[in-house]
Amino acid sequence: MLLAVLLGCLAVAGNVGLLSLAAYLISLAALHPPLVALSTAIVGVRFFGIVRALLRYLERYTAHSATFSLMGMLRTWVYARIEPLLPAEVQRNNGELLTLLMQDVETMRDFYLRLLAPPAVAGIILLAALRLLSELDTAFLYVLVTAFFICGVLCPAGMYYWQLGNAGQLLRTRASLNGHIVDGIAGMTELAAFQYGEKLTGQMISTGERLTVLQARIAWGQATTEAIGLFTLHGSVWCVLYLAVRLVETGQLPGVYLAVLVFAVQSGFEAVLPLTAASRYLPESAAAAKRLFSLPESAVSQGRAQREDRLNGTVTLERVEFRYSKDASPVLKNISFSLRPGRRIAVVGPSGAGKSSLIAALLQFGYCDKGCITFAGKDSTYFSPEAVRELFSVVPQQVYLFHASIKENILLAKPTASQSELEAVISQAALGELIDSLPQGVDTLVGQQGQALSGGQRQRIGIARALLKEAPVLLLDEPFAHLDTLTAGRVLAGLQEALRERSSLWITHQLTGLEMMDEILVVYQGEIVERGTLRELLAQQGMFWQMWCLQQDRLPFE
Ligand SMILES: Nc1ncnc2c1ncn2[C@@H]1O[C@H](COP(=O)(O)OP(=O)(O)OP(=O)(O)O)[C@@H](O)[C@H]1O
Repeated sequence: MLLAVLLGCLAVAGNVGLLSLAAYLISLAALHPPLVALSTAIVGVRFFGIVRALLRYLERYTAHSATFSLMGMLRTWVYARIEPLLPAEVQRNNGELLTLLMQDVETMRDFYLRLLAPPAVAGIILLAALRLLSELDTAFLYVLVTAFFICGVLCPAGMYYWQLGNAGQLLRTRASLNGHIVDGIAGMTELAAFQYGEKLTGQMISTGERLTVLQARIAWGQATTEAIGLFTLHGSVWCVLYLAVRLVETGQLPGVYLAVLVFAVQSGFEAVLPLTAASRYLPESAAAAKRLFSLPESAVSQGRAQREDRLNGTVTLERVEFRYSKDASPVLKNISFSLRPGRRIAVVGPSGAGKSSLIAALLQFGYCDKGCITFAGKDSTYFSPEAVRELFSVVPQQVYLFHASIKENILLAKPTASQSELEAVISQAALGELIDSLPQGVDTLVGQQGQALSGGQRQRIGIARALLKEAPVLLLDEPFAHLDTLTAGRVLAGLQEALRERSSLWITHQLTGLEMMDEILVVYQGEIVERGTLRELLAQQGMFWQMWCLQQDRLPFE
């Protein structure tokens, strides 16, 4: 950036040199001197003509290259900040995330390119101009300082305050429009089913109109301040001309320098005029920087560089309290249980009780302020989040499939898996029949987010993928939610075979197959309210028993 400032100053100096020498050459030529007297000026004009273009090119090249490498660093920083927070903080608003990653980072480009270097160049040129002109007459100083103050301070400040009121609104309106667009694409089925499309289109149009009004207001402010700047420039040129004529009349300045002075002053403004346009980006850049630099630092990313390759599947939670964001209230309280290799634990409880949050806590997608989670006896703070996540394989409630083939989606968990490993998990997830029925078999494309498949088929691909990962602990969130009883039975048999040596945590609403569990945890309002084997829980006749009776289609008082 420093080099860009230096080259910027040299480019402006080159411009001043070219125009001043050209003016000098024309004025001198008008006096019909011998050609030799013009030769130095002719060479000078040629020299500055070439050097000015070269310097401008080098200045642009250096400034852009410095900006793009700063942008690269900023993007990496933003991504590194967002990645460990997923999904707890960021998935709340995809549109906002899109704005953050695309628009806000792009806005910072203007900060680096237009707001860092140009004021430095303008300041240096002003000092140099004052130094030179003060030799001639102090009146020039008053004209120049006033003009530079109007063009370099008042106009940019006016533009800045005009923008200040609008920039925040502009970013928020853009973010909201992006949110509507993401909703429109991701929620296409619901839009069609509930005829909500028209309402969403209306919202998009009104947001778009608000955006246009804001942009027009910003353009008006820019045009006005730029017009004032140009008016000041030409006014000061006239003043300099007037003062220079008086110097020529009194013999203090040779006549050939009259035009030189005027052109030198005019070209010197090249450094100041862009400041007004640049200040337009200041509030927007400040708002973008505020959003970017206020990205919360992940609690799990601090001070955990350790990895351990041979972590076994023993996971212990002791009086854990978990929340999704720092300022939110805890969704899990006082949670304690231990998951040893080969052990199966089921988690049941009403909707919203905090069952899935247990998975989020284990994967460190939030903040565990109280209690501790240990892996193989060592506190979780000892490990990097990546090392912890390597320990687990997950079948989430909503399996996400990439727009690729079935095979590629399964191999995501282990790209180096052999054909026999692939076939084994396909069979354990009861996918064989489906794949055989497809003309392109495992190479069939699943469509955007797996749209070309049914919910149950997507879920079984998710199960196959999770089984392929050689992780000692498997976390299953409603693995049978989309499956019919027959298919669920086949998948359960496959899972039992695959999970002989691994530990597993099963979140489920269906209270069937619980006899194969070593322990059942009943979660209610973020706490474990009952625990034990199926037999023990039924004997307690508590909340689990009530749920059990309801699912058996019997009322508890029958
Ligand atoms: N990503 C998130 N960010 C913030 N809060 C969340 C997030 N996910 C869940 N919650 C909140 O945590 C609480 C527990 O939700 P959780 O998904 O763990 O319940 P659950 O028992 O799995 O429910 P269900 O059986 O309906 O899936 C809810 O109040 C929910 O609003």
